[in-house]
Amino acid sequence: MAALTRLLKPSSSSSTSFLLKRSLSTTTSVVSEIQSQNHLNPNFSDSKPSRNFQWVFLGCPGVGKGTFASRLSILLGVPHIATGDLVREELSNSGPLSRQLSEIVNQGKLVSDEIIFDLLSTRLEAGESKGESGFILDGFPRTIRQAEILDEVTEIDLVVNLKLREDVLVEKCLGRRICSQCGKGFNVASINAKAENGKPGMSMAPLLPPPHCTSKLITRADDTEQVVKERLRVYHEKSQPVEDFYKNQGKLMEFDLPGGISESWPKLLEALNLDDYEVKQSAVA
Ligand SMILES: Nc1ncnc2c1ncn2[C@@H]1O[C@H](COP(=O)(O)OP(=O)(O)O)[C@@H](O)[C@H]1O
Repeated sequence: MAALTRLLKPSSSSSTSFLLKRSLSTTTSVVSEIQSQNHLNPNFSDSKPSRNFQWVFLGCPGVGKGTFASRLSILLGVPHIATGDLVREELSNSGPLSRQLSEIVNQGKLVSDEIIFDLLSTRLEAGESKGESGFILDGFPRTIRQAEILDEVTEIDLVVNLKLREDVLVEKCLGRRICSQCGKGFNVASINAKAENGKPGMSMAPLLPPPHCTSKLITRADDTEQVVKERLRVYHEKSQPVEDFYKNQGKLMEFDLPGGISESWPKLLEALNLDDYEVKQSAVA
């Protein structure tokens, strides 16, 4: 990976910024059309934006960023790009980088900004060559520096911050399973959290796999209680400031998940003013 070596040696924000800028070159020159694309304008689906949605999903480990971002990406026709998935893809290759990454990830720490920018740039370049435009970023930016560099190179329209009780987050992470064959994610946890200290009670049904996936389920090595707790600590320390970064820009939409997917999905669409959009999409499908 020549680009990675280049980045790791003279580690500077300008080189990472350059790399990402190149990947995002098609979108940077375009004037933002926030009002015509996001929740500020419920009729955006009738207008013709000159570029596609550029959204970010924030939230603690286990909150469901991947689930909701991937559903929205299908609805909006933009790629869902999860830096955690990019890291795991890299982990599945053998080699020194993979060994270095697995040590970091399995301790619940963050991978260096340089490695993340390199993985993300490579993914964006590959998408661009296939004609992709727009994105829903999931798990990125996770540090203020990542947010600042992203800001230098492109315009983010909307940042959705998903929120859930911390005890439920841990239970959800411990219940996560992935089918080693098809790659789909499931959750075997059946959550019934009682109301306490002003927090409302919450139930979530498990998301069970179909029979052909059942025997192929694996658990992420970083989904152990100890590592999940460390990831939560790291989130509060390094990633929570990113929420304020976007709040100050007036781009943050907070969304408290009311329950499992079936309960939360329609409410999220409503909060995004996309409920009507889903009806229109299914009518033409
Ligand atoms: N933007 C990022 N910056 C640094 N490290 C990242 C980033 N995205 C993913 N990672 C690494 O990949 C791991 C898994 O990420 P992810 O699947 O997003 O986990 P989570 O379930 O904690 O949100 C993280 O714990 C971290 O080590």
